[in-house]
Amino acid sequence: MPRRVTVSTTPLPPTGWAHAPRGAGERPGAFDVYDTTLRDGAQQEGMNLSVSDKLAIAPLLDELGVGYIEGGWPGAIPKDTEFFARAAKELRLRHAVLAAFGATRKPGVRAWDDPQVRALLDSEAPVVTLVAKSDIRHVERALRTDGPENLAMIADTVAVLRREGRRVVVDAEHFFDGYAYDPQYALSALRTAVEAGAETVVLCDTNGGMLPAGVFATVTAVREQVPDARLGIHAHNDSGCAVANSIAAVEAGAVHLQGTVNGYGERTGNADLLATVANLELKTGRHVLAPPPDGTGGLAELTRIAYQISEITNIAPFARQPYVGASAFAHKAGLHASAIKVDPDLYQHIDPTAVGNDMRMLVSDMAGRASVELKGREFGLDLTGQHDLLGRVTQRVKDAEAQGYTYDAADASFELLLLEEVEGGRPGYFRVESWRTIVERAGSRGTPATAEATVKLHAGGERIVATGEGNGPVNALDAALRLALLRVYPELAEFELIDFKVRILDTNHGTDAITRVLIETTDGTTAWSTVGVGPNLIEAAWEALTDSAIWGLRNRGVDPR
Ligand SMILES: CC(=O)SCCNC(=O)CCNC(=O)[C@H](O)C(C)(C)COP(=O)(O)OP(=O)(O)OC[C@H]1O[C@@H](n2cnc3c(N)ncnc32)[C@H](O)[C@@H]1OP(=O)(O)O
Ligand SMILES: CC(=O)C(=O)O
Repeated sequence: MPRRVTVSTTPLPPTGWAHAPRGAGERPGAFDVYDTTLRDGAQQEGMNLSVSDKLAIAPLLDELGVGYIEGGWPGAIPKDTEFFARAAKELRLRHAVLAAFGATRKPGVRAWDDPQVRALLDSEAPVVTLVAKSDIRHVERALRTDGPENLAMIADTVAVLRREGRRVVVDAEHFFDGYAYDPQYALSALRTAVEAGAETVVLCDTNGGMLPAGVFATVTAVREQVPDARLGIHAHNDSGCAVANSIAAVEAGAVHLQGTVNGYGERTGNADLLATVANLELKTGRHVLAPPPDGTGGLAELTRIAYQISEITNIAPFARQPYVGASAFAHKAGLHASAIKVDPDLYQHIDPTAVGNDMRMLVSDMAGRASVELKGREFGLDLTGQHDLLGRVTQRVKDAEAQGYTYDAADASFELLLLEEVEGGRPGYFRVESWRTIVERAGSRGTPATAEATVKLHAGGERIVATGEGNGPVNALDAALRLALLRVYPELAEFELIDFKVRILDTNHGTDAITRVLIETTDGTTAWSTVGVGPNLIEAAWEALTDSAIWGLRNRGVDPR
C-alpha cells in the first residue's frame, strides 16, 4: 500500500501574467525528444556557453527535430535569464518549444513568493521543468526538511505554474536510487506531481550508476503503480550506460527522452541524444524526431549538426563517438576491407549516409589489397583487377609503416605513394638539388635563437635558390621552400600549415631516435595531411613539407611547369 501523505498547498494570489507564452497551450506529442544541452550539457567541466552561443545552438537543435530545448535556469544564472529574454525576440523555431529549468519552491515559503519560481514565469518559456526531490534521504539531508513538506513544495510549485498557463515537466531527481531505498516515497513524489498538473514526470538517474536491466525493471514497476503518469527518462553516464539505460526506459514505456548533444554534461556526461535518437529511429523503428518539413534537417544531418555544435562549444569532437564520429565508419583492417568491397553492410551496422556520415578506408600496415583498392576509389582511381600493383602498394605501405610512417593519419602522402606506382612517379612539380638549415643565437643567454634555411631546386625550367628565415629550422625551411616555388607556382600563396606534430618513435635511442613528423595544410577549402620519417627531425619535416606542396598543387589541378 502506498504510504499516505498529506500535501498542504498554499492559496494562490491573483494571476500577474496577462497571457501564456506561445507553445503553452500545446500538448506533449506521442513521444518527446527533450534536449538539455544548454542546461545540463553546460554543466560539463570546461564548458562555458555565452548567450550568443546558446542562441546559435538552439536553431541547430530545432533543425535536428527535437521537440524541446531546455535553455537554462533563469533566475539562478544571469546568462540564462538573458537567454530567455533574447530567445523570445530572436529565435524562430520550427518545431521545438523552449523549456526553462528550475527547482521547486524552498521549504517553508509560498511558491508565489519564491523569487526563483517567479523568475521561471518571467522567462516566458511555455514549458517549465522543475527538479524535485524523490529520494527521501535527499529530502532530509540535502533539503533539510521532511517528506510531507517536500511533497507540498512539488504540489505548490506545479500548481502555480499551471495556474499561470505553463506546461510543467517534473524531473524526479535521484529517482532510481530513491525508489530502491524507499519506493513508496519515490512514488508519492511522482503522484503528487501528476495530481498537481505535471504533464510528464521524468525518472532521473542523477548519479548515473544504473544498468539497463535495473532501469527497465524500475520503469515497468512505476508504470504499473502510477498508471496515469506519462514517464520520461534522464540518464547520466557514470556507469557508461546512459544511452543503453535511456533505450531500456523507452522499451519499458517511457515516452519522453532527455539527453544532450555529444553526451555533454556534468562529470561523465548525459545520455548522448544523438546516439540515443539514432538507435531509436534506426534500430527500433520509432519516429521520434520531427519530420523535416522541407526535406532539410533530421537524422540525415546528425553528423553536420554534431560538428557545428562542437565548433560552438569549442570542445573537440570525439572521433570514436557512435554514429557521428570521424572514425565511426572508418575501416582499417584488411579483412574488413575485403568484405566491404563485396558489400559495405558486412562490416557496418548502418548505412553511414543515414546519419550524414561517410565510410572511409584507412591504409596502414593492417591493410590488404582490398583496402588499397577501396582507398584508390576515394581518390578517383579504379584499380579493379590490378592484383600486382595492389600487392606492391600494400607491401610498400607495410615496409614504410615498419620504419615509422603512418598513412592512416596522412592520406595525402599515401595518395602520392599510390600515384608513384600507378603513374610511374610523383607529379614533377620540382626537383630538389639540396637544402640546409642553420640555427643561430647571436647574443647572450635569453636572446631567442633564429633559424635560416636555403633551398636549391629546379622548377619552371630554372634553377632557383631561395633563403628563408624563421623562429625554428622547420619554419625557416617552410619559408624557403615557399619562396623558391612561389615564382613558378603562385597558387602556393594560399597554402597554410595549420598543424605540426612530432613524435619520437624509438625512445631507447635518445637523441638518435627515429622521428615522425605529421603536418596538416589547408588552402582554405581543403585540408590535407602528410608524413615524413627520418633519423633527423628536420629531414622528416622536409619530407612532409614537400609532400604537402606536391599534393596541394595536384589537388588544385595545377600542371607541372
Ligand atoms: C541534478 C541537477 O543537475 S539539478 C541542476 C543543478 N544546477 C545548478 O545547480 C546550477 C545553478 N545553480 C545555482 O546557480 C545555485 O546553486 C542556486 C542559485 C540554484 C542556489 O544557490 P544558493 O542559494 O547559493 O544555494 P546553494 O547552491 O548553496 O544550495 C542549493 C539550495 O537549493 C536547495 N535545493 C536543492 N534541491 C532543491 C529542490 N529540488 N527544490 C528546492 N530546493 C532545492 C538546497 O537545499 C539548498 O538550499 P539552502 O540554500 O537553503 O541550503
Ligand atoms: C535533473 C537532473 O539534471 C538530474 O537529476 O540529473
